[in-house]
Amino acid sequence: MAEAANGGARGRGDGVPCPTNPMVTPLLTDLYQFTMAYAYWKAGKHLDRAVFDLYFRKNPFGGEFTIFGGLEECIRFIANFKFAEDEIKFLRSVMPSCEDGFFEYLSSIDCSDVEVYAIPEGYVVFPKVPLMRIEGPVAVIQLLETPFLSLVNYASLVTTNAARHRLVAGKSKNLLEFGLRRAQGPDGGISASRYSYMGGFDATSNVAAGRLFGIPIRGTHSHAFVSSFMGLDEITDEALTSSDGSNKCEDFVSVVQNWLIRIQDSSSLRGTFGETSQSELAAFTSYALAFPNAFLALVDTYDAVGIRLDSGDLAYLSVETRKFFHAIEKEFGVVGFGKMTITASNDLNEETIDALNKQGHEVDAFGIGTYLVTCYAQAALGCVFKLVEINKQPRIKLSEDVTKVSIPCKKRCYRLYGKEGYPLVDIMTGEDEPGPKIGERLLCRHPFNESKRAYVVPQHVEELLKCYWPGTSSNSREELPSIHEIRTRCIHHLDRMRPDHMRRLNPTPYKVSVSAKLYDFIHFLWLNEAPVGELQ
Ligand SMILES: Nc1ncnc2c1ncn2[C@@H]1O[C@H](COP(=O)(O)OP(=O)(O)OP(=O)(O)O)[C@@H](O)[C@H]1O
Ligand SMILES: O=P(O)(O)OC[C@H]1O[C@H](OP(=O)(O)OP(=O)(O)O)[C@H](O)[C@@H]1O
Ligand SMILES: O=C(O)c1cccnc1
Ligand SMILES: [Mg+2]
Repeated sequence: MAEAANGGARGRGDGVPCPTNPMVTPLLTDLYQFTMAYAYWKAGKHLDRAVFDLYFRKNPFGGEFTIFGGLEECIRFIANFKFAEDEIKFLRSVMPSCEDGFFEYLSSIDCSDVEVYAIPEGYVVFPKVPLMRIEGPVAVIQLLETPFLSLVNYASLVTTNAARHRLVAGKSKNLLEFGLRRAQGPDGGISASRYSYMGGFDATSNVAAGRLFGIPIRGTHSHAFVSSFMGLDEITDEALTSSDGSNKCEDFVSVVQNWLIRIQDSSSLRGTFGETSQSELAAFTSYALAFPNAFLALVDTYDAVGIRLDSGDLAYLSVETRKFFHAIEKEFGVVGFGKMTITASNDLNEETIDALNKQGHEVDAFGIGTYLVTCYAQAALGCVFKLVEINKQPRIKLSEDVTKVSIPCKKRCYRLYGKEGYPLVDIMTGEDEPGPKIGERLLCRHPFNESKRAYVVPQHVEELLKCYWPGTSSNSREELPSIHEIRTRCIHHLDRMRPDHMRRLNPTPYKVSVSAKLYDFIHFLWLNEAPVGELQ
């Protein structure tokens, strides 16, 4: 589908479609990536073989976990990476002092000699562990930095936000993403719908996203429709026909009026419907005529009594509404009426859903917009892209702030599982170190804190970085799974985490470590690179 939206592949593609958003081109980067590429080229360094890690430093939303999103779009990007002629022309105008040979070089490059290893999309991931390891000619990899970060940062943030809303709402609730009108523009809206679904939402109101990604699309009922009616006499065609045509009611308006009288006279409902607004009743009647098999009413335009609640005390109103539904079922024998869906919306977020849970409520479905899609609680994930090796020489980026010191070397990463089946720790090792073995005791060290270390005897070992783009190597390429498979994977991985890592209040940090050998090497390199001060 994305191919249809964005036909005419640029690069080789290798069967991988173009990025979903046609704005994702090699020009979607920061100018300094081009100036750096030029400087590498001028220095004759552009073909130096570089390894970069893409990782984040801190989990978002005060939590202790993150979900990785955006990988498929990165692979689509590099699979089709190629400058078009008009793009080269434009770059010449932006960088007029650069030599022609550089633009000839740019015209010639693609990502066929780039290797990408990554953690599968939808996995639970942790700070400092590379989500992606990207290797190739340094000038090319440099050009990938900004687009990769742009494709991963928001995707992972909003997937995590969605997963957090799912955790607080519970598995049995329907979660509907309603954020398109509030998102950061069309691409923000489309991405939000896609990644909210990946993080565990059930559906979106966004029709374009539903079409592009095959996400279920849902909608309820709007205020304007309710406000547009004045009275039942506006309804001219009063016949209600079931969608398969098997049942027809010639005068549905009379049926509605008769029911209203019955309910108003009901002793168990104690006059609840004494002040029914005729205009609201007309809107709902008219809506039922349009959708006889999928009726859902927004009932709070004038007075909240029913089915989508978009204002007021959602806990209280949902409980009252449920009582009313049950009373109708009981008194009039309308089987199933008590179980009618109650949807709630209006500035919902983790906190309000948590508060509703504590108060007790009868909401079946939550429609969530602003707080979900804008990631209101935290604006960015802060993924970074750091050089860890060049021409087989490990590199480290030092900082006064130890959380900003990068972990050098081309690495392998593993997740070690304990006796109870929970992941215990992620460990990074040098590329050539033997991997952890089941049943063998292994020292896991905090990368920067000497006193923090633990022995682990893994019951299961999972290598995290898998080959998604083999470059010129003969390794096989991982398949890109469907969005539904990624969503299932995400839900499964969240279920497998130890609950104390996942709780909202003061969650326990998950341990991220390095092997003893890598620890020693990091600190050797650190001392080697850090200048020694001179005291006068
Ligand atoms: N029982 C509840 N406990 C905690 N928060 C709630 C509860 N019910 C509703 N909320 C939240 O309280 C806020 C109410 O916002 P606000 O006062 O602006 O809306 P309202 O007056 O109910 O509706 P509106 O102004 O849209 O007609 C919303 O964020 C909503 O999600
Ligand atoms: O509340 P959110 O989580 O952002 O979810 C999306 C909102 O969009 C609709 O509001 P609408 O555009 O009709 O405006 P209103 O709620 O301000 O009346 C809907 O009624 C939700 O309240
Ligand atoms: O279908 C709805 O009820 C809906 C969709 C988007 C935003 N607000 C509500
Ligand atoms: Mg609202």
